[in-house]
Amino acid sequence: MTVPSNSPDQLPGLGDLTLQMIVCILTVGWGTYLIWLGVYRLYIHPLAKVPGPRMAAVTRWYGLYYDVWLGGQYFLKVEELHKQYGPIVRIKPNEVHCNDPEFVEVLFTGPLWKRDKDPWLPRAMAVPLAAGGTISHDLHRSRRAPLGPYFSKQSVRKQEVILQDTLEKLLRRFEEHRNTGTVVTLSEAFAAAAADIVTTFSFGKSTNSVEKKDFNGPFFQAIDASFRLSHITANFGWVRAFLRSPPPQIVTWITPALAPLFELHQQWKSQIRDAKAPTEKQVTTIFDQIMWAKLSPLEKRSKRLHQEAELIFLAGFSTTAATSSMLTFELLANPGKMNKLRAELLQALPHTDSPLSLSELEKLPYLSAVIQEGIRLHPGGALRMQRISPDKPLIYTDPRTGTTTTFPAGTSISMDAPSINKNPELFPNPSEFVPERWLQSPHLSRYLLTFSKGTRICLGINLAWGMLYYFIAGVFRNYGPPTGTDTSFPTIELYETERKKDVDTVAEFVIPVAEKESKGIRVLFR
Ligand code: HEM
Repeated sequence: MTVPSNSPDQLPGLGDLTLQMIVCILTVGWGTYLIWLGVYRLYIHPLAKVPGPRMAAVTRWYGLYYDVWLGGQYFLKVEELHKQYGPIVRIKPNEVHCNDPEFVEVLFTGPLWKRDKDPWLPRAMAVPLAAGGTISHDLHRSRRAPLGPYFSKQSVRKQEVILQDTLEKLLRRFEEHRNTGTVVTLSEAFAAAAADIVTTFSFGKSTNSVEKKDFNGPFFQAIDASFRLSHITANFGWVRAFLRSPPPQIVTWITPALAPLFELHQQWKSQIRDAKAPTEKQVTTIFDQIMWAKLSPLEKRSKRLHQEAELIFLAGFSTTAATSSMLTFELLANPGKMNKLRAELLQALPHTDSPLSLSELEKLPYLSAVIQEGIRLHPGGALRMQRISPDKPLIYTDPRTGTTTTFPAGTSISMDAPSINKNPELFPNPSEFVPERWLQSPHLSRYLLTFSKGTRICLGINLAWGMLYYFIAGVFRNYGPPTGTDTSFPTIELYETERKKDVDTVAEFVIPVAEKESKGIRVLFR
């Protein structure tokens, strides 16, 4: 019996398909999926009605173009988009950016409301096991709990001698430069001092960067350069895996400046081993703190403790150095304000060689206002901070139109310090350095996003404030503006440093970055 030509038995099997046919079927299938995804994101997605460019709603490649291809430029584009679309803009298929300060307390809340983190930052910094890289609200709470008391205000006060010793060394180095007439790159000097303080405070051992000939400058430059990879590593996991794969010996052979980082890793390795052995200790570290906590053995594994240390180290010095050096620039660029600060410092603390104390410094109103204005104008972290309410929708009401938008649970909503801190309604002439605004309106600090807010507020905020008090008071108690004829006190002045080239942020790579040609904020002591 013959089989009819259209019988199912004669239909071609998969094995009969040619390569061209397979490629064609896959292309059509993939194309159809992409078209469906685009249509879904534009018209059906819960954020479909949130204003913003259609390309940003359809694909994350829109933002990627600005951040990866153009290099840390999406923050400028987002600023422009707000001018066009208003206080909320859909900047990625599942991310809405908000620049309304009244929303700060809704998004960055206390422990009563859950806030997950978007995977963006953990991927960018490659530390998903550290508290600061933890996505889930509950897991973050348990990881952060043992570290909170270690970084409390009382704990910083108890270890204030670390600040005193480091400042003394830093001022000694400034004197050496004064005697030789050599230029100091302030961002590197402050990075060295902050790194020494953070490592002594957290791991009981200093990197001794302040005492190194060049303030360990090449190391800090190499770390800053690694921040420039943050958008790439956040978006392409394989790059991160690739960069992490070579052994430290090969990495230091390619980039010798990174050697101190691997020395720190070795130190952490043995300290973690020590922390796991219950012996008498002279110095406690963050590792002991974690080992003593009621956490599961999985939470105490070495790899996690390593990442915790790495994040604390990386988060602690670039940020503090950026704010301290830019704040010093503002004072040097505004001699009237510098003199006012010096007058307050010299009246309260006339003996320039006596050690400083936080309890005294915090009582000085103008110094406190200067620092507050410094962290407003120059937040050391320029990143977009995403928060996700995993279980409840969040409601936003536009104050200008009264329009209400409901963001469903799971929406990633971001805000950032540079845009909130420069809100012109809260801070008139927002780009100007006006410490006096804090004397008149101290309550405005509730809007400042420099250290983030709520459950995920910067862990090192008390130490950061301590360092800023010490660095600024230490420098300006000892050095005044050049006066020409009066040689009764040593002076500090800017050296080939311009606001546009060396201070203004032109790119965001988690930290704020100045023009490529910049050699940093440089000063001469005389
Ligand atoms: C001026 C200096 C500093 C600034 C502007 C700053 C800023 C910030 C910001 C904005 C965040 C939140 C990031 C996010 O939400 O994704 C953060 C988190 C964090 N910071 Fe800082 N920081 C500074 C100094 C420090 C210091 C000195 C340390 C440690 C010694 C530190 C350790 C951390 C850690 C561990 C986190 C993660 C906290 C968590 O998620 O629970 N920071 N910081």
